[in-house]
Amino acid sequence: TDTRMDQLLLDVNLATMTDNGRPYGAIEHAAIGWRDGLIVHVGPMSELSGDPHALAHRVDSMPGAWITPGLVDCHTHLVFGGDRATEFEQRLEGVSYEEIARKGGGIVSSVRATRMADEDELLAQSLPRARALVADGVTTLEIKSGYGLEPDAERRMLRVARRIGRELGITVRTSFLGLHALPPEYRERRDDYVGLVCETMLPALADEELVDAVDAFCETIGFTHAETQRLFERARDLGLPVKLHAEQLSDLGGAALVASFEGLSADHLEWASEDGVRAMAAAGTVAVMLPGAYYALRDTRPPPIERFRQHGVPMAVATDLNPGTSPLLSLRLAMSMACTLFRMTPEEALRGATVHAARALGLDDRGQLASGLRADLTVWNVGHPAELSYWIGGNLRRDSWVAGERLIVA
Ligand SMILES: O=C(O)CC[C@@H]1NC(=O)NC1=O
Ligand SMILES: [Fe+3]
Repeated sequence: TDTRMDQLLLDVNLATMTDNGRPYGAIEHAAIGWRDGLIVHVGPMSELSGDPHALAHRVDSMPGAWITPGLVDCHTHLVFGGDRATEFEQRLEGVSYEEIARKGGGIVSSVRATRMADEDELLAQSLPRARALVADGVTTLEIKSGYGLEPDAERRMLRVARRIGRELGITVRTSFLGLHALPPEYRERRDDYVGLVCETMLPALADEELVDAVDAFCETIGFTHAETQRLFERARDLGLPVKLHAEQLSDLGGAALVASFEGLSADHLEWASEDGVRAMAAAGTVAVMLPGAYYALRDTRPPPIERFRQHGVPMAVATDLNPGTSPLLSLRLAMSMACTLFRMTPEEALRGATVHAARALGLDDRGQLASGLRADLTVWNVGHPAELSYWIGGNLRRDSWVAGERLIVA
């Protein structure tokens, strides 16, 4: 039987992001090969035995290229109608984000634009945003609902998310975010809306296999601890994992709440308490850092990075790509902000956009370059992995592979 690899790359530098005792899990002057979409060989060139052409159908040498696991953007709201550029102007004229939300702007104005768009229009408006992330090294991304806020529009959003994955040949994981904002028609009936989300929308969309995880916006201008708990209990009944926008603007105990459900992640966390961090550590809940929102809101209170380190809470980094607080079209720019604004190290930022981001999506088959894992990898024109956080903007990506197939990035 033919046991040859499908592809072997020679003379490359690997940031494996495994714990091999070296920064970035680096192996320089290395070889990496895969078969049937899974990595089967990772190691120094010196360990390669025999003629490479006898080992693999296709052999390429890329002297000096650095290769990382394909980047994972574990928190985006990139499906939506319209945009909020005018609010950007208002905020620059001194109106606060919370004030805009209370005046029916913010998330709700994106809701109106999303409800008016049909599925093909939503796809056409959202694809360029997903392409921008892929052009900067992403091979797996998460997309939330939450701008429909009624059954058909939420369904349309999640169907568009699935279509983006198929259209671009990348992995898309969906999160149902029905508890993102109170829609105008339920302004006086919030309990009825929470009931609609928990008893009608979630079960129906889960039944249509459109939901990989359940999220909520637990915040003063979002939903309460009790409303979030009710949703999470429904998600648990349906066997769906949970994650949470927690402690972005205040401490409502969201981190401890999502940890109590062994949640995949707590996201934002600028106001996370030590108790919340301790609960996350005990539950293995990932802390997702979203510096794009912190930057766009001109926030001044960074998340407690040192506490996450002390308690061994894994930190991920994501774009939070959304039209209001983080219109950020590059995961590498989020990594740069995570270093410069939150003081994460470049290695922590890269780990946060690979293996820890994969864990925040409940995916353990990717995020590192190791035998048996998916052959999802990005090839970069850099001389050191720290450059991925160092350069502010720019086009550093040279090549992408998804499950062993070279990605054509339009
Ligand atoms: O303003 C928007 O459209 C989304 C804001 C975004 N959503 C959320 O739950 N937190 C945020 O910062
Ligand atoms: Fe978000």
